Amino acid sequence: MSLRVDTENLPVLKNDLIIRAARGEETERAPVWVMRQAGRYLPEFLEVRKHHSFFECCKTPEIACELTLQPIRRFKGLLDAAIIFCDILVVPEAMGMTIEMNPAPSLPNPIRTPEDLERLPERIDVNKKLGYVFEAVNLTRHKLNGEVPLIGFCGAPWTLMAYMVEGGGSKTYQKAKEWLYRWPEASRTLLTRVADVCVDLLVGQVLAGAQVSCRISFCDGQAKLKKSLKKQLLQVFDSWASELPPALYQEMALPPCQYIAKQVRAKLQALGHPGVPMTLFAKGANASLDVLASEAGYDVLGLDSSITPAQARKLVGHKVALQGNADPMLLYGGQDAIKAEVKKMCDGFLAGGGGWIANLGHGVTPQVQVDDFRCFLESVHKYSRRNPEKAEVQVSNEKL
Ligand SMILES: Cc1c2[nH]c(c1CCC(=O)O)Cc1[nH]c(c(CCC(=O)O)c1C)Cc1[nH]c(c(CCC(=O)O)c1C)Cc1[nH]c(c(C)c1CCC(=O)O)C2
Repeated sequence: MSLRVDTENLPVLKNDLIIRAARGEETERAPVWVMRQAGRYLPEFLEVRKHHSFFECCKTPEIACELTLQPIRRFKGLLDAAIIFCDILVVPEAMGMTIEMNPAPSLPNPIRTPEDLERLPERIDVNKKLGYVFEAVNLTRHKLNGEVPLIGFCGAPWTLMAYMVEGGGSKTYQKAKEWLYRWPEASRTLLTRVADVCVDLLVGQVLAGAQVSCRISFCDGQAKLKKSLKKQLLQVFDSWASELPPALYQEMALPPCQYIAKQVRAKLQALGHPGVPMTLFAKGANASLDVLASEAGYDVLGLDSSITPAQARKLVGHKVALQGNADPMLLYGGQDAIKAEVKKMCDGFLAGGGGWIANLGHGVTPQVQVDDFRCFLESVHKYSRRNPEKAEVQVSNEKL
């Protein structure tokens, strides 16, 4: 099967701030993007959603591309990365599960017992099942015109397993945790099966956005890459990491994330690709941050708002870059509070040194006002300069 993917003549990247920060560089200003930046707080997103179902948006490359570009267009010059419009639940869907969005995700036929694992395929043809993601990534790379890098993503196996077993979101994660305690081996089987799809999904996204003179054949899975530049990032979302006690998180949820990082790097290397920076957002897994920094195999660790920049940097040292971590609810606090809190966040991360990517501690929520979101981005631009004296001189010169 051939995909609509054109990796020739991709535009040259004009803003590599986030790639440099992800590699641990102390950048002149913090790069900024926001989790769920393409979403329901944007009137133009809601307009598109009036006419198309959620999965129709994900599965139609032209629509997914348009939704990815909406925040980049509206906040021109303020966002330093785009994230491809998709959802973490496309993986269980590709594995044959039914997902309904009404409006929260619901899986009417959850995996209830280890016997149900038989319903899940051991392997899937990722080009066939998830080729629409690769087409959307490729189209978006062309349409972005090199303005900012594109982030590809997937959900982490534990978070996906929780949805697959619970049949949706949950307050207690009783069923998913029951699996981990009662059926650890079957849980590992499920986690690994999900992780294998995640690996192929991430690799496919990188290849679909690969640089100019790359020659990729999606038909036979063979890729001959002559040359490639590092222009993309990948993020693994483990939104429910904090639901597990640290020892259980490290025993069950972390290994599949390590496996994903290792496999993605190995597969890209085997194809002659130089690799891309990878971020692990293990939300709230603060008690494991030191372990994540030394053992997870990611370049960047995402933080939620339950830890200070200083505490996080102390735990991870300079082994990784950090991403985060303003409280998403700050965006409801008015612009004076937004400016003051962003300044504190910037001061905290800059004092700790190392690479830092500004973000919220979790996704932006639907009722946020667009102007308040803009204020958040502008405040990061203003307060995250490494050389404020110089910036002030420049401003005063401009005034003269
Ligand atoms: C847990 C999770 C999901 N999806 C995702 C996560 C991990 C991040 C997190 O914890 O927030 C990840 C996600 N979902 C979506 C993106 C797109 C890119 C982006 O802008 O970040 C990304 C990166 C679009 C979406 N995914 C969804 C929407 C809204 C659907 C709609 O338009 O009705 C969007 C824009 C639906 C979705 N999908 C999911 C939920 C819980 C919901 C419903 C509630 C909500 O919006 O948060 C599962």
